[in-house]
Amino acid sequence: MQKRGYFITSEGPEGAGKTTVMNLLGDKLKEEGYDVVMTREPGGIMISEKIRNIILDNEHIMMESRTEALLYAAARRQHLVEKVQPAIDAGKIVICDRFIDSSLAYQGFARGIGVQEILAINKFAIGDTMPDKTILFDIEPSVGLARINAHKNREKNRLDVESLMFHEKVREGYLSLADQYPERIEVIDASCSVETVLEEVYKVIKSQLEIIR
Ligand SMILES: Nc1ncnc2c1ncn2[C@@H]1O[C@H](COP(=O)(O)OP(=O)(O)O)[C@@H](O)[C@H]1O
Ligand SMILES: Cc1cn([C@H]2C[C@H](O)[C@@H](COP(=O)(O)OP(=O)(O)O)O2)c(=O)[nH]c1=O
Repeated sequence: MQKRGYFITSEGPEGAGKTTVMNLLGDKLKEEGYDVVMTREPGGIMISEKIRNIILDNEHIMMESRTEALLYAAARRQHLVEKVQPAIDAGKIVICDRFIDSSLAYQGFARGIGVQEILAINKFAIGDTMPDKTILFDIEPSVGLARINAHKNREKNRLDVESLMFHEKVREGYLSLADQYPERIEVIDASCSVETVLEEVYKVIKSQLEIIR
């Protein structure tokens, strides 16, 4: 039987560099011969991309917090069964931009719904499939938001435009999750250069892949 693959997630505030660095990591691992699937949440497949559009649409100012949490969980479920789980079962490395910790930090912590409540609906959505390793890109939210704002043509979504206080709560939520799950969540200082952050992330992931291979 083929070995189970490896499930990596990237987490952190907006503009932390998750997409930039994880794309580079994915390319590096592919060059080394690993079979890598890059994907993202909310989205990654058609149904979940449609749910993403509903959640992030700036016109939906009336969206209530629990509705938002349930939509993220629904998008997660479909993405997991259609794309993530089959790839893991086929022995691939899956790198997913955001996963359950985003819901715990944004909806559970920053929106104030409660981490346990969000954990419960997400357990219903994902069962036992937790990431093998999560890279937390830690950064002052003001620095991350400034990086995003520097790109005038990047459209801001319904979550980007939340207050700085909201984004600070998100960061606090993430750091408390890292304390709670020290084996799984690796905190990386994302304020350094792309090259330095990539080097750190590569070291962490490569050491894990060497253990399982
Ligand atoms: N380490 C870094 N230093 C400076 N700018 C960065 C760094 N990492 C990413 N950026 C830039 O910041 C912006 C947001 O990066 P991105 O990877 O999209 O972040 P995220 O996916 O975490 O929201 C992009 O314009 C990117 O080029
Ligand atoms: C997956 C997930 C994302 N989000 C938020 C985080 C982001 O603000 C937004 C996704 O937008 P996106 O543009 O993908 O953000 P980023 O580039 O920073 O990853 O959705 C949640 O609030 N809960 C979740 O469970």
